[in-house]
Amino acid sequence: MADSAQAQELVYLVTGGCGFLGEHVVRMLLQQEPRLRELRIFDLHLGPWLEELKTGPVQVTAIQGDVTQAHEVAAAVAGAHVVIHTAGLVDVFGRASPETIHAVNVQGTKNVIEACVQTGTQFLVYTSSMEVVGPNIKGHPFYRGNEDTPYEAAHRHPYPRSKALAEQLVLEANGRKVRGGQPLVTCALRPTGIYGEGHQIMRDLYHQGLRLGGRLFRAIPASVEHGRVYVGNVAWMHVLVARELQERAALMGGQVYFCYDKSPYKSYEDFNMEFLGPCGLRLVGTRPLLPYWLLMILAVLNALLQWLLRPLLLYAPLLNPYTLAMANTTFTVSTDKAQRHFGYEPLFSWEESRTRTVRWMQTMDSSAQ
Ligand SMILES: NC(=O)C1=CN([C@@H]2O[C@H](COP(=O)(O)OP(=O)(O)OC[C@H]3O[C@@H](n4cnc5c(N)ncnc54)[C@H](O)[C@@H]3O)[C@@H](O)[C@H]2O)C=CC1
Ligand SMILES: CC(C)[C@@H](O)CC[C@@H](C)[C@H]1CC[C@H]2[C@@H]3[C@H](O)CC4=CC(=O)CC[C@]4(C)[C@H]3CC[C@]12C
Repeated sequence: MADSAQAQELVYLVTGGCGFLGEHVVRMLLQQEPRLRELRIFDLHLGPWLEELKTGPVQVTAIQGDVTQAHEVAAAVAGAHVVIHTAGLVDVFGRASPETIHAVNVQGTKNVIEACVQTGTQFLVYTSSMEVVGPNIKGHPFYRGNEDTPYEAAHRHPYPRSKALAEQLVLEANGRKVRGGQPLVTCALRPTGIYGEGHQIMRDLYHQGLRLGGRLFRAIPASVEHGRVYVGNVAWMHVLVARELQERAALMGGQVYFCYDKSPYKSYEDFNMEFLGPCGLRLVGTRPLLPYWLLMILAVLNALLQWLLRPLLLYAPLLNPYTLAMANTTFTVSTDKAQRHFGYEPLFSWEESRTRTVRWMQTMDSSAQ
């Protein structure tokens, strides 16, 4: 817990606070924000771990609610100084309908913005995504790009479309007068692929490897680089932005910031092996074992099977046309905008990020035995 002579007078709200990123943001706030008086955690699904947080000096208020319900959002936001909006449907596997993704990610964000305006909350940090930019439907690479790099952000998939619409709403809301007459100050963070303790895809890949006798089979060329960022550093950037937004509104209001760290640029599969390897898995093949066109046929068959089986069960494998195209397109960022605007430096080095993630994987490994 943070300990400081600073007065504890601020109320923060974290939407999606029980998610993979949200939990890390909640814990980071309790460790790094000394001015916290109350921390509200708003989520559709509250985690049992929240109970352990209620013994500290900060009042932790768990609120079970749905961002698509405006009245529930307004009740949670009322009285908060800062809202960190991470809640969202992160679905590129066809689990939810496009309508549901839009309702949660776009309408939910609208509800958060309107709640800030109606109740007088002045500061809103939105968890956007690299996907707002790309990779685009044409598979154009984005190599060491920054927030100003020209790129044709063209999306068909419901998830990136919803993130792009929501981010636009947040940025456009910057400067709106909130109740009491003060201006709303907003900004959006665009993390690249987040990894770390609690990453569900890493869990799925680990269990898939166990089922295949400790092997995973390369599907993506090692030359394709995908930006990845440690969840602890994403959480840290959220805490820092929320603090500095209050001091540097003129500079930071209405801005977007890529969120990344010193994690190495590698293919999605090679990067995952940094954590799966120490857990006994190995990646078979120095190059894809199947040609791209055959992988795409398999991906389309997966999508067809998902559609056929939907009335009976949810079939949502990692391989589908969208994920294959994503994984096959280089997307890496390199920027100092966050450092220049609010002094962001990763809190965790690559070595620490790797060690913490491996340690988590190995605890999962022991429980899987
Ligand atoms: N996982 C990643 O690699 C990246 C994620 N992001 C963004 O970060 C945010 C968090 O993502 P993750 O932690 O990975 O996802 P997650 O699925 O682990 O967490 C999302 C949280 O939002 C909650 N939620 C979903 N629908 C809700 C609703 N209608 N009302 C209230 N709460 C609701 C869920 O219960 C969950 O706790 C999302 O906005 C996502 O778009 C951005 C870049 C990369
Ligand atoms: C089956 C193989 C082709 C395998 O390599 C597929 C990997 C695939 C599941 C991932 C490749 C790229 C990932 C996405 C990327 O990290 C950007 C993201 C940003 C977000 O906001 C949410 C998650 C994701 C879409 C992420 C999802 C998993 C991948 C598509």
